[in-house]
Amino acid sequence: MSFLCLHAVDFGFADGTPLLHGLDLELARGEIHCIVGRSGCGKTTLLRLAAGLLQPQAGQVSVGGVAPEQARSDIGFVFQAPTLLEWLPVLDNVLLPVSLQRRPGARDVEQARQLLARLGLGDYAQRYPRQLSGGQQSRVALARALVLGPSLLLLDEPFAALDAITREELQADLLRMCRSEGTTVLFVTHDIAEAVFLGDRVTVMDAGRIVRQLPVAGLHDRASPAFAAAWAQLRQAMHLPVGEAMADAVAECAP
Ligand SMILES: Nc1ncnc2c1ncn2[C@@H]1O[C@H](COP(=O)(O)OP(=O)(O)OP(=O)(O)O)[C@@H](O)[C@H]1O
Repeated sequence: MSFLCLHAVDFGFADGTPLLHGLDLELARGEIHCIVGRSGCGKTTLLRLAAGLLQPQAGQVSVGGVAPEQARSDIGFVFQAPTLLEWLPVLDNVLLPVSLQRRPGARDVEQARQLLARLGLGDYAQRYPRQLSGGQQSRVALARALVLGPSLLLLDEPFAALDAITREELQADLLRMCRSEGTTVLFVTHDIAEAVFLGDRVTVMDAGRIVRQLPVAGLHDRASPAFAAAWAQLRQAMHLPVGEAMADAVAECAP
């Protein structure tokens, strides 16, 4: 059975303009699923529906068989900007989701420290956000989203503001941590290579609809022909140029 399920979802904002139309999306438990699409096509809105922050006008959304509002404590969210609280040290920022529910105990602190250590920030627990680089702040935001051990992690272009090297490091960190915990991930990005690297499947959206889904599991070698072919197929689905030689190669291999 699917873990995250959006079935026949219609959604439009209060101004009346319809945005999502009959959208169906299913993620198996433990699947890492990436969404790509042009600016304004509805990716963030889809994430907010999956989180229960917006309600569909028609259709159903469920997380582990219940409405997302009922699963809220089992859902982690990472936004494009790290949104850390400047006046709290790193450790307290990571513990924030716990503090909003109850007073953090020794086990919570240990869990937060372990997450920071796994993300290479073991020595930064008592620093303040302004004393960290952009990449380090993004790692803190990721640790914060993982501190309650969520079953579902929703990420909205979390690494978009980072340089290419830091972004690749964080992609590898995310993949390792979510695989080891069996976390189900819905990841929105503009970066097609990021989607191919991270995803088991990639969905392409256009104007509120799903126009293509591509299985990309196991494509982690960015220099491999299979990676390039998946990248090119996704670019084509987004009506972006891929170069003649690549277009010919894709036409030969594509089902
Ligand atoms: N609160 C709102 N009220 C009205 N319209 C909105 C609201 N939020 C978003 N929209 C509109 O809905 C459309 C989809 O927005 P959404 O943020 O889901 O797009 P997106 O695909 O995530 O874009 P981007 O890649 O630029 O982040 C856009 O046209 C946007 O202007």
